[in-house]
Amino acid sequence: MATYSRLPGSVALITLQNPPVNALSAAVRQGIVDTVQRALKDPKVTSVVICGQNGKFCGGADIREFAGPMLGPPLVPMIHAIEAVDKPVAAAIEGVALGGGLELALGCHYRIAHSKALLGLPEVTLGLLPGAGGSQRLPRLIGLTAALDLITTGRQHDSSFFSSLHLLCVCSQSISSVCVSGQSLDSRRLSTLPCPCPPDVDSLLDKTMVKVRQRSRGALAPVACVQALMAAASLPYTQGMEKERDLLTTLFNSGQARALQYAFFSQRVVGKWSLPSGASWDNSAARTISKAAVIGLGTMGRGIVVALALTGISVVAVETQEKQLAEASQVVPAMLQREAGRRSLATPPGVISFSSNLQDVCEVELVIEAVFEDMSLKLQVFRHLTSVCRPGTLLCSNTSGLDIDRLAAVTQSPGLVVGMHFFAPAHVMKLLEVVYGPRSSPEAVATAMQLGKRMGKVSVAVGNCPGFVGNRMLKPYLEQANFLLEEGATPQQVDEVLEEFGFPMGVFRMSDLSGLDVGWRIRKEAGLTGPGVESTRTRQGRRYSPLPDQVCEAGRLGQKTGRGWYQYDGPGGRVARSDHWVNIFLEAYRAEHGLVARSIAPEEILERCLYALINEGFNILQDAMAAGPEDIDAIYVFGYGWPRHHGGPMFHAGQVGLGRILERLQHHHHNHPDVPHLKPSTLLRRLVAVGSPPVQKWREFINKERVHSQL
Ligand SMILES: CCC/C=C/C(=O)SCCNC(=O)CCNC(=O)[C@H](O)C(C)(C)COP(=O)([O-])OP(=O)([O-])OC[C@H]1O[C@@H](n2cnc3c(N)ncnc32)[C@H](O)[C@@H]1OP(=O)([O-])[O-]
Repeated sequence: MATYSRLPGSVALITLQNPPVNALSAAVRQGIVDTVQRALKDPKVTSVVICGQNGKFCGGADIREFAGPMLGPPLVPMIHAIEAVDKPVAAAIEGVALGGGLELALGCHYRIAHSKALLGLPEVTLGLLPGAGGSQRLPRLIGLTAALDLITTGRQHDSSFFSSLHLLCVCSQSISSVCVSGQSLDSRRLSTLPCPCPPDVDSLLDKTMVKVRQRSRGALAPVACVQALMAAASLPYTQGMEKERDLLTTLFNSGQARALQYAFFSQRVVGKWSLPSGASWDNSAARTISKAAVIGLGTMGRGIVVALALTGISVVAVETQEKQLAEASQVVPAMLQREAGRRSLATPPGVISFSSNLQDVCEVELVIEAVFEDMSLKLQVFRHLTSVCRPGTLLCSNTSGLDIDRLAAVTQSPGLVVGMHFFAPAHVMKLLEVVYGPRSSPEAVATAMQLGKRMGKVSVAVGNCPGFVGNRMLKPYLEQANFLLEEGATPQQVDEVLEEFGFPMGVFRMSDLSGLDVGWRIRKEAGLTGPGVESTRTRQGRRYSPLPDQVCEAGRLGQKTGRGWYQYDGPGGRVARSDHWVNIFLEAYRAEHGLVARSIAPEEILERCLYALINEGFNILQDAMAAGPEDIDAIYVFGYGWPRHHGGPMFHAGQVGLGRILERLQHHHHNHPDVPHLKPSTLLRRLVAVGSPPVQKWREFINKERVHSQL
């Protein structure tokens, strides 16, 4: 709702009230319409100020309402009516003015903001465009070039940035005094102004269109944003608004908008974690960490040190190999400085001290082990840590899939052991899997989750199983990609299909980037390959493709060696080019194994890679290794490049239709009975049997099924 009060004198104050961010719900819109009317009717009122309760102007349209029928006064005419009134109206912005909130402010005649306020039009990130007049008013105020950048990226800035663009009349530490009466409003109505455009406007629009298409890979909203701004540049306001409305309607009805809005909420749902034990975010206290240590300064360890230091935590960085230590003590401070500069940090970075002595971690509150991915080495480190650290120190491992419980078992306080699985580069990537073992205490999980949040990560609590959630699902995906090569596809064909779907990189390009030896080593440890293992296509009772092992055996480890599934300009090269060697190699491999290459349709490539991955997601939910589909989807969006406009693998399954996913998995499993990952999961079957409820209902369904032992 919105409240009305008269300040001493002649100013009416309208306050938006809808905690926590004063989103423009139907009740708030109705409140604004009513209170503006009241101010207009009151002869003693000469000017109006709109502000938001609790130091937040407005977080935009109420995203929760998008799923239902439109109720209450619509936003566009409401804002238009405010702009048209003949008493001056000012928006007094504290906290945030985002999306519809900023569009409301653009309909006011004056905008003043607190210097710390954050403003922007992030609709594009929700699959929409600023469809409450924002796409037409903003460029008229700040010019087409700046508006294109803001609207197509959804970037948010503080008020000093917007002051420099003349969006704000005043930007100060205090917004208590607003004096706006007595001036002509003609030039303050943005809809009446021309849109300032650069001389090469067509070329600007064309270049921006090319850029957003490249950047957004199949996402509709950025393209629609450019189209709306083209209209602002070339059409009168009323026609521009018609274009804005048509584009918005198309976006609203697209699956992409639903997927992006789901992704917005899933990012928040995962913060409200819960464990099968009943411990959860609201009943478990976290410790605040100010001193931490990182053991092992390879690529991951260095990134973790920087991520911790960026939050103001003092870090002891330990590496026992002198050469590696010397290199890290040069590289890490430079990384920190660069990243701190890029983020214009408010908190000064924490102090980093380098050491080759594990003993030096004795004073810290939390340790993150990031040594080589080898269980015996990690066990040795944990045994050592538990003897040198103060009692009560949290011991975390950055393992990407090893058993947390085995690590916990060699310590004096298994309850204080959790996994903190970062993604490379650890100071940049948003995802953190917080892995709880059967003995991890709620306090340890809460602390790791909160620490992740402080580092700006999306932290997701996951259970302790091989590969945890992300890598466990990646396995069947990679496996299918290899099988497709055996059957006749090329790495480029598979990658193109996945990139067309929206992944920034197909599976083979991604493997070349990460290094093919990582998986090779894991397969060797699992006894799947290596000396003494017979070179057959069935291993440990299931179909196995030795293709990636053979590529590694040929010395092709990916980008770092300049050759992998593709060829590069040299070791460390970035541009992947197809390699004739790979085609010859694949032909020889097929001939050796009596395989006849067939032409494989893009649909089959997509289905087999994605549905195998999704199927494993259902198994993970069934095994209670993730609390809900949102957790899996957040992991894939923030850690594995899953296109956000497809919501995440589990959301995508719902959009495709669970019945269809089941039917296709059955079909592919029938054709490949020796591939257990294609066997539809029990949970998927159960969901289809009860009529394929929407993804938001799965959590409840799974819990009920578990109670009745159906899973
Ligand atoms: C019609 C076409 C034109 C207009 C389109 C638009 O305006 S589109 C909109 C354009 N606007 C945007 O895209 C802005 C989206 N919002 C944000 O970016 C951030 O929430 C923030 C920066 C406003 C506050 O960050 P923070 O870290 O302080 O807090 P937090 O993020 O944890 O959120 C707290 C709670 O508020 C909830 N909630 C938040 N916003 C909305 C909303 N608009 N609606 C509903 N709910 C919303 C959020 O779900 C959470 O709920 P929970 O989990 O407690 O039940």
